[in-house]
Amino acid sequence: MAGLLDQLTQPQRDAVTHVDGPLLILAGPGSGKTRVVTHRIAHLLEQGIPAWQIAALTFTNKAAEEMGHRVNALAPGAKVWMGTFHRFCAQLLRRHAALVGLAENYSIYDTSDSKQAMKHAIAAAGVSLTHASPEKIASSISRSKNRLVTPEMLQGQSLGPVEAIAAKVYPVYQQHLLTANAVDFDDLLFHVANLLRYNPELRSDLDAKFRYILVDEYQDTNLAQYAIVRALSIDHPNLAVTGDPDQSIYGWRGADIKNILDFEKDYPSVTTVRLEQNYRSTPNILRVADQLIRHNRRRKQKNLFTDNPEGQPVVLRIFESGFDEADGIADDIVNAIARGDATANDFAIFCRINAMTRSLEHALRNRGVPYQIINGVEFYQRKEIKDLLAYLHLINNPCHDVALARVINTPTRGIGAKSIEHLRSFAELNRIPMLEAARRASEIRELAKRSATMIAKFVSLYDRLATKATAPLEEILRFLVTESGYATYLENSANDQDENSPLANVDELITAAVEFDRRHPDDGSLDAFLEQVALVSDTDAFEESSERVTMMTLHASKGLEFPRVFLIGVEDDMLPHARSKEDESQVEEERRLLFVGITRAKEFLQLSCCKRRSIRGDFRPVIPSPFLNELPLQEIERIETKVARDWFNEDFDQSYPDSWDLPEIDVEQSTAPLSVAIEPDEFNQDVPSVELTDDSTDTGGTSSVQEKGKKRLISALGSLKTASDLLTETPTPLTAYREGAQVRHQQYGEGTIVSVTGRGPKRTATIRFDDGDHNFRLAFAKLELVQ
Ligand SMILES: Nc1ncnc2c1ncn2[C@@H]1O[C@H](COP(=O)(O)OP(=O)(O)OP(=O)(O)O)[C@@H](O)[C@H]1O
Ligand SMILES: [Mg+2]
Repeated sequence: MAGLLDQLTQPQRDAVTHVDGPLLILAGPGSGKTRVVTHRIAHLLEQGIPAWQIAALTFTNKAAEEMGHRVNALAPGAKVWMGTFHRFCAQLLRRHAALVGLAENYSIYDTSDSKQAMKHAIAAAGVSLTHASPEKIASSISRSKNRLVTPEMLQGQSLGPVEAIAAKVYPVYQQHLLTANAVDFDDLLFHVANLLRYNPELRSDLDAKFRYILVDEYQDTNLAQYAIVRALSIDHPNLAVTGDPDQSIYGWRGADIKNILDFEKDYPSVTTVRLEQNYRSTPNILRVADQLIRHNRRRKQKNLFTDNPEGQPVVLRIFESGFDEADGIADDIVNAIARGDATANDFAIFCRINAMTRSLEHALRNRGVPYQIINGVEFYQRKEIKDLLAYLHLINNPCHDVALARVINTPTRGIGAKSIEHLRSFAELNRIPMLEAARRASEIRELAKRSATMIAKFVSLYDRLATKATAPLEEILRFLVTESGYATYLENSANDQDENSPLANVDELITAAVEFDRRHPDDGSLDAFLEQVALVSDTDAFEESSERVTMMTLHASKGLEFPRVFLIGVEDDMLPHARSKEDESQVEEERRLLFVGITRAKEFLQLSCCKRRSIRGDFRPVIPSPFLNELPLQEIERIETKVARDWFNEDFDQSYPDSWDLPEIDVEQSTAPLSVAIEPDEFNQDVPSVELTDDSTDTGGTSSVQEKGKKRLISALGSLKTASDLLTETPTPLTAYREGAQVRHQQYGEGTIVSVTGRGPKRTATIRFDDGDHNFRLAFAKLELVQ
């Protein structure tokens, strides 16, 4: 026992040795909250509490895994339940699916599956999209679920315009999910919270089973998560939560800091422990963090001290451009490694959005520095992987309509989009899954005979695949790849030596399957594999021991620590993000996000911003983040050229513009190739965004271009092309269309511009063709200049 408590301070020890009754550990970053959780688990085990009575809930798989290692080191072999909220709920729901109208083999829709389902639900509900985009409807429904609001509860309520539309779609969307025997991410929490709410016996059984519940990062719980842990801690209120309100960064996903602030009210008998000593960072780093967070009005001041040595000052580096920033950081890393001061895995680079890592990747690659980007979801978004997973989903759950629609004609089998729509209508009419409709294809009068035959062939392929449903995963996958004709498609790309080739990706998936079979020799099932894939999160691909520089978003960095941290792009509109600025509480959340980033650093921290940055292909001036002005600049070491210094000082004096829109691409002036950032920005789903879907390669994604920018971008390009075209295409600048210029139009043939008026998207040309004059908005017209 002594060993366990040896390396703890007195307050940490108090928290660790607290056994029964509610416990709240409220403390700042790096003060050992997570350490207390792991030691407390070990202590509970030492007290003779059976492992199966303990559940530890985290927000990322990475955190759970990390916790697993630490507990295993303290108490080898203990089978304590550790995992994310979503995984916890997925498993509970598996056992009690029938209570919410699902079957045990239900599927978890990923974000893109949910989007598809939402699209059909919106169409089926027949609502107008004039006042609400699909994204807005989806996030309104998501908010409802996170607040445990059912479709029925919305009936008869007075709602805002978007909410009123969402309220019509919500029941249709839920019905779709139910018919497909599927849930979306929000449903995992929503269904379990409701299960517990409406089934008192089950609730008390589970309360008794999970007698000791621990939640790390409690400040990020939303109402549904709160309701779940609350329901499991009524008869046995042995709930221990740790949190730091200053690190709450998931407000946009419905997290509510109130949950932590109200904990003492919910559990009046609570023991509250405050930890004030930071073990992670140098005093220099802590002072910068503290100064920044003091600017949030809605918070309680905490004191944090450290006995760590002073270390070197925090650096603020101002670069001329984003490319200089990438080169500068990569050089610093290379030099430090060459001097023997550090190894690659000491370094982390954080950014606000994923797209920002590109120039850094390039710079590191050029210098031969190994790196990893923490964005585990990406692999599973690749076309071939999504295709094969969709087959697996359908094998596991024949009601999975989104999967069926994806694979029925992949690879091509002569079943066109129209035929698929006929199947869908028939399925909707008869309230049956689409696969069932496919079995009855001969009854669908609208289907051409040939299509019906092709569909029947697909059904028999499906039945062959389904015979493998209980085989080891590797076997299912290999059988699937050959039987479905996918192998041929892959052979066509076999010459491709690229490590991202479809073939290499499929190999990687098979490797994952082999690994899964190996790890789950007894309980391995298709179900469990698909669940694991669906719940894969950002930080999963992270390997701590590897000798690599880590790049990740600020959100993904939560809970982690690194000796040396570079935080890039501390610029206005980026951090705080342009979309957060309308609302002071969102600006405070952005400030907390920066606070989280700063407090990951142990010894060295560099914040950087630059004068100009290439944003979506346009090289334009940017402004330093107003947050920089809130730091103790007098004790920060500034590294900058003179030009950069003048610019930096000047921009601080200048008042910020009224409109916080992202700077738009000036289509008229810009001669640079227009490009579109096509990474999904998974952190702000609420926001208008451009969606580019390239059907042939499925490299589509969602960019963070704002609505206005989007219109101009699209108009500049005339029409949406494939994503790869968009990345390379150089549109003719509108200014090239001058009076007297010869142009060609698809319909009217060749003509001459006789006059041009207006600016930007309104720029209009009158063109004289053989059959007379026609007016065109240049941005929209499909014109070509004739040289
Ligand atoms: N009493 C202690 N003695 C030595 N090291 C400690 C002690 N307490 C914590 N640490 C170390 O300090 C670092 C920060 O601890 P931990 O990650 O548990 O903090 P945290 O409060 O969870 O931080 P965050 O809020 O960022 O999640 C870890 O490396 C941990 O091992
Ligand atoms: Mg922690």
